[in-house]
Amino acid sequence: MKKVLIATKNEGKVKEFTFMFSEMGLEVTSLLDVENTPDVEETGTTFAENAALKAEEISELYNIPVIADDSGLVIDALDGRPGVFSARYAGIEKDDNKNMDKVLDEMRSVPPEERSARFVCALAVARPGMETLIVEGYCEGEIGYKKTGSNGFGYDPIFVVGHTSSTMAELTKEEKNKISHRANAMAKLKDQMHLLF
Ligand SMILES: O=c1nc[nH]c2c1ncn2[C@H]1C[C@H](O)[C@@H](COP(=O)(O)OP(=O)(O)OP(=O)(O)O)O1
Ligand SMILES: [Mg+2]
Repeated sequence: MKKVLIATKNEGKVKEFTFMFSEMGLEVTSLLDVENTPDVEETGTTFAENAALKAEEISELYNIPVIADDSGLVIDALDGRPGVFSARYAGIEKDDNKNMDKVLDEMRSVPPEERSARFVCALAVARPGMETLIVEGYCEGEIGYKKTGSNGFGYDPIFVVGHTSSTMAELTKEEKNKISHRANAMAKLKDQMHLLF
């Protein structure tokens, strides 16, 4: 089976990519399978910039085509925070529970009609000596008042999916991978997979 390297150390992302790529007959490997890979510094101010940084640095290091994912939660009432700081919102230890508690705390007095938010996913395809391709996908919703559900990862338990009363963490992986920001970004890459081989 053909293999795709995803330049991520996030287990939740790896599970979702493994599921989505398997439907295309492709196998996924990630930086979790490779020892001693450096942590790429996410110094960009946009998801697209950070995705490109991660993809290009790892593609140059191994001299092969690579996909990277930079994603996060954008909350209107918080002027777009946590945004590109989603992973490290409550500290460098990247603790999902602490990150969610911080958001819930900041959103405590925000009324229901002002709790709109979206997940954003930028995917970058970097190839040695070639220009990087970047696509973006979105998923609209609202911030809940407590953590509900145990599927998925990251901020899923506090993200109520648009036009439903379920959090992302209450969806099955099949359901999430139909509507998520990551699935929407992947759909835009679907006709470009040949670039990886
Ligand atoms: O589907 C999702 N459901 C819930 N939360 C999500 C999702 N997708 C991203 N997120 C959150 C997790 C993390 O707080 C941040 C990603 O940060 P981001 O830097 O892209 O990933 P990361 O540091 O965990 O791994 P890596 O950079 O190695 O890919 O957004
Ligand atoms: Mg990261």
